[in-house]
Amino acid sequence: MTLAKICGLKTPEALDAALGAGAAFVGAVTFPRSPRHIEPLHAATLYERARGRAKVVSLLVDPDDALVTEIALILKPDLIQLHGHETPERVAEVRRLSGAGIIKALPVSTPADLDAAAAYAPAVGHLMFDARPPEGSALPGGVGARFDWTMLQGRTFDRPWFLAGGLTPDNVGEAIRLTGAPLVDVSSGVESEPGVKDPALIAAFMAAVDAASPRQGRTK
Ligand SMILES: O=C(O)c1ccccc1N[C@@H]1O[C@H](COP(=O)(O)O)[C@@H](O)[C@H]1O
Repeated sequence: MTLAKICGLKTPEALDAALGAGAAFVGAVTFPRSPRHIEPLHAATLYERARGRAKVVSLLVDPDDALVTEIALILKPDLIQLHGHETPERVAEVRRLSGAGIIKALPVSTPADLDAAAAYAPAVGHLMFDARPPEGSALPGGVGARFDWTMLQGRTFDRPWFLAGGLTPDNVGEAIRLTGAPLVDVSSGVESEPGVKDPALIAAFMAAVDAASPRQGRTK
């Protein structure tokens, strides 16, 4: 069964929609250039409602030690998603500093990009394959870009991995069937405008994930 992460949740309504629809992971983006940016203290208050219902993920981009420490102390995330240029050594440092599990997002535009996973696997609990953003993009992710999912066919990795990038309620079923992704992640694909989550799109996305990946032992 494929599990889903809904990322960039910054209002009670959006977070409740994700939790109510069965998201296994919910993500707080702390990156000022993002339309989904949320400050650590605000995230800590908002995500209290997620405790025990879903894994709380803090998305950071090339964070320094001060931000990692602030996030660890204030938000106390289950996982930190590193979505920048972090090296395997830096990833290991962030894991030690925060005590959180790590999701390392890797940009993909060619099959060779998938080979980078081997260097990161020892330092992380999860990998993430996200479309490399277009040249000159203001954001390293969250722009609705997708990559050729067939690159993942037949590939295996030493860690559980998320498929991300350009997923929507309309295409996530195809993405799961094509790749066998154990985990999927969406940000812009469930929004009515940048940074504004649409509860109906969140519900539709989760329903599509569920339909494409029957639960073990479910009769229908
Ligand atoms: O969502 C953001 O604003 C964001 C900012 C900086 C780095 C990553 C970001 N989002 C992550 O990018 C992928 C793909 O997003 P999308 O579904 O294509 O919009 C996903 O993992 C988001 O969590």
